[in-house]
Amino acid sequence: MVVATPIQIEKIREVDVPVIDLSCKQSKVAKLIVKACEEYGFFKVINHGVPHHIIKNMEDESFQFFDKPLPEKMKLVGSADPFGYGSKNIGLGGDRGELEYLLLQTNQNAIDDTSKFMRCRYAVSSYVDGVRELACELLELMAKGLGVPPSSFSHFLKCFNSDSLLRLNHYPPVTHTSHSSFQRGIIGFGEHSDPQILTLLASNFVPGLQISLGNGVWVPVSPDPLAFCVNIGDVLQAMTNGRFVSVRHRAMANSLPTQSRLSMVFFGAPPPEATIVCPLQLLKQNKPVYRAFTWAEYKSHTYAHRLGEVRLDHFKISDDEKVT
Ligand SMILES: C=C1C[C@]23C[C@@]1(O)CC[C@H]2[C@@]12CC[C@H](O)[C@@](C)(C(=O)O1)[C@H]2[C@@H]3C(=O)O
Ligand SMILES: O=C(O)CCC(=O)C(=O)O
Ligand SMILES: [Fe+2]
Repeated sequence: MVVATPIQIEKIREVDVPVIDLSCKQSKVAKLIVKACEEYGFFKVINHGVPHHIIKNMEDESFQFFDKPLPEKMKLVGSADPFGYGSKNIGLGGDRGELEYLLLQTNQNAIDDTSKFMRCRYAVSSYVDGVRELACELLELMAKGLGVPPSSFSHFLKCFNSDSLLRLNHYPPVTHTSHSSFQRGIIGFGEHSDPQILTLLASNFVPGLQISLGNGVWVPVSPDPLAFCVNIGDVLQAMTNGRFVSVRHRAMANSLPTQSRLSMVFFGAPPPEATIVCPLQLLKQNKPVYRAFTWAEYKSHTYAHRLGEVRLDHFKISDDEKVT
């Protein structure tokens, strides 16, 4: 018997995503962040303290890199495997997008090694230092709002061998001549959740990012070069026993005729050997939803699967396994 798969109708909904002002009182901010993480798994932060010149410098260096001829980019950083330069291929499993990118590891040795493409590697290391510090501050506010020890989540990012990444995505204009005409809503970077703990994304003024509310409803996120977009990754969903949601998101292709879109994305991750478990304070009467796993295990599962996979399902404890 052939079973027809239901066609999902997509809807775009204009929703005001939470914007959190970090200059407000800490206890109030912590509550607002927890609410945003539970409702959306996503929020924007303003007055975040990362100096504007550091963000601008990273943006300028990124554009200069992407402006280089292809052979030069390849010669400088090599082809993404997964680190390095990639164009249109995302990951190693056949996913495609309307972008080119540079994926970098962020530990100091890796920065020294792979940021040869930058006139000054100082741009990368000061950007990474700034966003890592902000990510730790946000994770500590989340811990405060949840009533767990302050460093429950942030300590992973502070380890010398934290597996955090920096991804620079460049979306050149995709015009109707370069794509079949009348095709609406060309995808630039397909629907997915981020596997790590926390993602901080800065972009220029060109729109593209959308977050999912489920059931085919997508919310466009207006670009704001003064803000960071923050989203919960799979590991933080697991560490909060499913209380925070690892939001599914995507980027639409850039439809502006003359301007390029740039996103600079920091993925805060644990070290490979770290074990991912939920702090006891969050379990109380609730049974654990996910089994304990290491980041290395989660990563190898991630890389063996396609972009749009719901990876955490594989780590769920089934009802018969749950201890009563
Ligand atoms: C298709 C893939 C690309 C990806 C690894 C994966 O197998 C599935 C997850 C993808 C993703 C999404 C978020 C980040 O951009 C990324 C670097 C990550 O950690 O997981 C990418 C991976 C990638 O492009 O290498
Ligand atoms: O470029 C964007 O807006 C989204 C990119 C993204 O989701 C990613 O790099 O994981
Ligand atoms: Fe993402």
